Amino acid sequence: MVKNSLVLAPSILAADCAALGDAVGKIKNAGLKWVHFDVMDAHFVPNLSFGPQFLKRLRELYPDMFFDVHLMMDNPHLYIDAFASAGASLINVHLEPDFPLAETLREIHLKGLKVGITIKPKTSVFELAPYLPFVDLAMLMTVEPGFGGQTIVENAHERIAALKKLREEMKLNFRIEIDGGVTAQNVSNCIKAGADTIVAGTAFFKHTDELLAAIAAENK
Ligand SMILES: O=C(CO)[C@H](O)[C@H](O)COP(=O)(O)O
Ligand SMILES: [Fe+2]
Repeated sequence: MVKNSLVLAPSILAADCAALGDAVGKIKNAGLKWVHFDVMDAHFVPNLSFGPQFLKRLRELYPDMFFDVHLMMDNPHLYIDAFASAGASLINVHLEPDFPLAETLREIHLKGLKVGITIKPKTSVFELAPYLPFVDLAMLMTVEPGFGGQTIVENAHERIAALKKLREEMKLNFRIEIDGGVTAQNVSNCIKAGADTIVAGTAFFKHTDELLAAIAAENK
């Protein structure tokens, strides 16, 4: 079994929204490559964020960064083309809404992008199983999606460990990403449980040094 390298993907949802380009610059200057880009539609989640035109401009400014696009939308399949053309590196869709999920995963791959699948904190990890052979990454939301700056759910470690066990049993190598409420204080235990791809918004933009030090300590 290949061990995935540890990746930190800062979420620019927590950055100054009038200076998103500078936020990606800060991520790059920290020696990181992944940028987590949260898209909210005010239906699947009770909030609105950025559309493809934001991604397009950031991609122009930062051609070498890896844009991890998290679609919190009821109809993500209608926007794959738009986010792929705008410069997504990976598109991550939720399992919960009613849309052609398997076809959408296939479409994302056919466009030459990495593909991710995501579940909310109350969705069983085992519901992911039929789709896992077809994804590069599976993401566990560790807060209810919709807002940054929340506290991580209590059963995050159990859910990460369950997904890691499923990955072993299925003999797959997809990345295990976690999203929401990650801090310098709780990140080590999440990594020990099996997370290899860490989204952090508030912690990265407000407590940069502490978060980077905590991750570096786990990356030895
Ligand atoms: O998808 C998200 C919210 O729905 C964000 O990626 C997530 O909340 C990251 O922000 P923070 O690290 O501040 O919790
Ligand atoms: Fe996210």
